[in-house]
Amino acid sequence: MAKKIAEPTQTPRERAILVGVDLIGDPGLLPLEDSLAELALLADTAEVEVLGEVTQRLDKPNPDTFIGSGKVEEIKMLVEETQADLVIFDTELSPRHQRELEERFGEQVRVIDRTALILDIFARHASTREGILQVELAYYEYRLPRLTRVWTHLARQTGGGGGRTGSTGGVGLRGPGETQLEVDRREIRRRIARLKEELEKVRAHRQRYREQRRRSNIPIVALVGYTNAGKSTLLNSLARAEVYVADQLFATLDPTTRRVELPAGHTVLFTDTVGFIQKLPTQLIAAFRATLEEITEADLLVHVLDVTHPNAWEQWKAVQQTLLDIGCENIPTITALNKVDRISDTEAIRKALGQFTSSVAISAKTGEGLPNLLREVENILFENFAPVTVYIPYREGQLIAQFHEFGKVEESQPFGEYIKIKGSLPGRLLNAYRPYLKRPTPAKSEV
Ligand SMILES: Nc1nc2c(ncn2[C@@H]2O[C@H](COP(=O)(O)OP(=O)(O)OP(=O)(O)O)[C@@H](O)[C@H]2O)c(=O)[nH]1
Ligand SMILES: [Mg+2]
Repeated sequence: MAKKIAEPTQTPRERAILVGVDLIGDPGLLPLEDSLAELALLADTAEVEVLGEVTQRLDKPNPDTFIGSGKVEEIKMLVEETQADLVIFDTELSPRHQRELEERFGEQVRVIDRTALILDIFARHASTREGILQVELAYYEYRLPRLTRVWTHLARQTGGGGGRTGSTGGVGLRGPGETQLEVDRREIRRRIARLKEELEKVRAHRQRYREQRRRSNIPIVALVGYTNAGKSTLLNSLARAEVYVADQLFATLDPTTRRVELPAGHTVLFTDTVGFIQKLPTQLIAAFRATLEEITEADLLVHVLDVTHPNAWEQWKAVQQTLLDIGCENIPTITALNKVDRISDTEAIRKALGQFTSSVAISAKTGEGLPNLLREVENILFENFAPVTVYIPYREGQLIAQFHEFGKVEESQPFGEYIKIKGSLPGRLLNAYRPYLKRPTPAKSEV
């Protein structure tokens, strides 16, 4: 089904047709229409005007064009009719599909997928050095397999003029395009390597900073959740911070950390960071490692969920899946059902709360429920003790002393080069001991 949904406006925004595909036997997390609606929001955030939508149900992708040839024609006609500049697929396209489709739609039309659109938004919203480096890395990783013989933008930047385009019909019969392609690829690989090096430095810096905070014994609470759930609004309310808030996808890219005082007087750090989305491109997860470590190394997660969203539960699932992917399954989590100021049905909220071991209903906007949230944070981090058995190397004297000071020790005995301590620890300290949960194999050298 193809439909034209808007007349082009006068402003020079790029104009796009969206394409959604339902692969039979491989249903996405969201129904096709909802996923397309989300794609339209992404387009809007990227300042792209949506002029039409096309959908198709497919048994399996066409090896050349992904969608069927009839559909290709249908889109081509719609593109001509609306004078669109872009065709945006909701599914990730292989480089080959992308190339074939561009050939069929004609020179003026660019074909991109959801990943490219998200990368574009990230590039717009990156403001710190770390953010910019990470977006650049994700971009080049995405570009590399997609380089074609076409004289690309990057090639123009780095090609350095005639000499490097190669000679026509030279030795080995390599065409000029092909030589240029190799130069481009090498150049991108070189940039990727350099970006990775620089990002390693950023990571090391963040790591040192976190260790400092850990030594000062201030636990870290990370706000996680689907994009637009209200994480930044919540940080602003809790800490009178001034993080940019917008009814936009991926408004936040770079982490912000603020100190917050809890009801019984303990202090914690809250970190607001990038949101998640369904079909989150893997390049982005990999490239954003430095930023995501703010989440994976937190002592507690507050999963902010927009309960008023029609796809709230799918969004919850997408976030849980991403948390699992980045290795957060062992971090205690409070689910904060947000935006309850918009809901009058208290029974529905009560039911929703019952689905989680630890949950609170809040409105980040009006402040309703925030004292409950802070009490729950304090409870988990400072009052609940979790049973653990750890094997700590003797050189980690500070960790051993800390266990005795703040934890409850039931049993403590030497274990090779380690000391085995069985007992319990308050939630805020669990993370520091996580590397020592596994029973080490005894060293042979001691014989
Ligand atoms: N009614 C209502 N709106 C809220 C509430 N919390 C946030 N919002 C709105 O939801 C939108 C998104 O809020 P943000 O705080 O930017 O969301 P975020 O989770 O930081 O989003 P990203 O940074 O894009 O991932 C904004 O328009 C907020 O005003 C709430 O409790 N009630
Ligand atoms: Mg935000």
